[in-house]
This record gives sequence, structure tokens and C-alpha cells, in this order.
Amino acid sequence: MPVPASEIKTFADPAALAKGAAHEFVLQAREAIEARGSFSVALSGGSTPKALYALLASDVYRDQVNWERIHFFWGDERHVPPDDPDSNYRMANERLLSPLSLPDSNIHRVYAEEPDAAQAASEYEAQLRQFFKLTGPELPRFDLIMLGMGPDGHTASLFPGTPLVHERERLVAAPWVAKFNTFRITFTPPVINNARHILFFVTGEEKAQTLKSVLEGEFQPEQFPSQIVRPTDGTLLWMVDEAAAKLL
Ligand SMILES: O=C1O[C@H](COP(=O)(O)O)[C@@H](O)[C@H](O)[C@H]1O
Repeated sequence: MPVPASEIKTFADPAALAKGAAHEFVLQAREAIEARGSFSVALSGGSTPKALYALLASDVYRDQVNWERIHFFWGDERHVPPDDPDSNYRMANERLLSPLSLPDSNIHRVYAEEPDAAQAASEYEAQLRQFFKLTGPELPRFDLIMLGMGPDGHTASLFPGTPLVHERERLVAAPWVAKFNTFRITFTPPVINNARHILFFVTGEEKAQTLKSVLEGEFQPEQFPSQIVRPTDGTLLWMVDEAAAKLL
């Protein structure tokens, strides 16, 4: 069963995609702030969104939204301290958060310096519950979750083979990722799929075959965790460059 991709937008290259994503971010932030007074966003890590974060902090975009109304979370984090070169927080902080000089109260990072990854996950889940005022089994409703996809089809830190693609209870988990010999901390599928909007960023020819399998192939979420992304009551926009889209 093919994934019901709500919409796919193709851009000439990663730079054009970053501009399109910045535009989308600004529209969604303004809409949420106007409607509800704030904008909650979960950032993605890795390398694809680096240009987007730098662009949002640039003179072109920094005056276009009220940053103090924006609350930043992360959809996944590496099990490293915040100053580690692998830290997703560090990547976004250097390009976006620090240049904007945001108050600490707007930044909700994973305390991944905690030696026990499962403990870091459960503390992050507690942060989500507190921020979204959850008292029972309800799910947080992010205004926007940004996602990337690895060449192996992983998204957030849901890697091929993980049973977490079937997780229904926990909001955050700490899977062991054998490929990298480390734990990660990640949102689970119910949290991702409860977002109002999801933006998926995919660039590069090395992801073309996987993107085709994810969007047009059989539904095999254990092999291609990106296939679990199916918002229950929200929108999903795939923003891809021509190189990644070349087999679609
Ligand atoms: O490990 C990760 O990978 C994905 C994809 O990253 P990219 O470098 O291929 O863009 C990313 O979305 C995730 O946040 C990150 O931790």
C-alpha cells in the first residue's frame, strides 16, 4: 500500500529548498501565533536543514516572525552532550537559536548529556507533558514537526529494524542504533503523526531510490521507518530536490 503523500514539492537544488522551507516556516509560525498566541516546532537534525536554519536567522527572515513566541523542541537527539559536534541541538543552536538570542525558556532541548539514554528520554517526555499540559494519555500537538530522511529510510531516530515503528504508548524513546553503536533519543510515531503540520526535507541523489520506495513502494515500515509518517489530523508536505526526486 503506497504512503498517502499529502503533497510533494520539488525544488531545483538544496538552496532553493531551503528558501521554500523558510517561507513555509514563516507562514506557519505567523498563522499559529495569530490563532493560538505561540508556535511549537520540533526541529530535525543531521545536515539537510543546516541551510534553512542559517537562512531563518539571516536579515531576510529574522524580522518576519515574532521569535519570542516560538518554542523549539527536537524530534530526535544523539546521546551526546550539547557541545558535542554530533549534537542536533548544537547544530541548530549555532545556526539559528544563538544568532537570534532567544530566551532559554523558548528552548526545550533533550538533556542528552544524561548518561542513561532511557532516563534522558523519560525526562524529555516529562518536558513535553509539562509544556503541553498533558495529564493522561493525550498526545502533544506540535504546530510543526520537521523531519529528515536518511539514505536508509530512517526518520528522526527511528532506524530500519526498530520495533518502535509500532510504539503506541510512549512519547519519547531511547532506541539502541546498532549501525552507530549508540543510543539515540527520539519522538515515537504517535507524537509525529499528531502534529498539525509536518515538513519532510529530502535532498541528494543518494536518497532517490529510498524516496521512491518510501513513497511508491509497499508499506514496510520496519524496513523504511519514514513510511510511518501519516498525520492523523494534519498536513504532510514532502520538500525534495530534483536529485532526490529523480526516480519518482
Ligand atoms: O541522524 C539523523 O538523520 C536524519 C537525516 O539526516 P540528514 O543528514 O540525512 O539530513 C535527521 O533528520 C535526524 O534528525 C538526525 O538525527
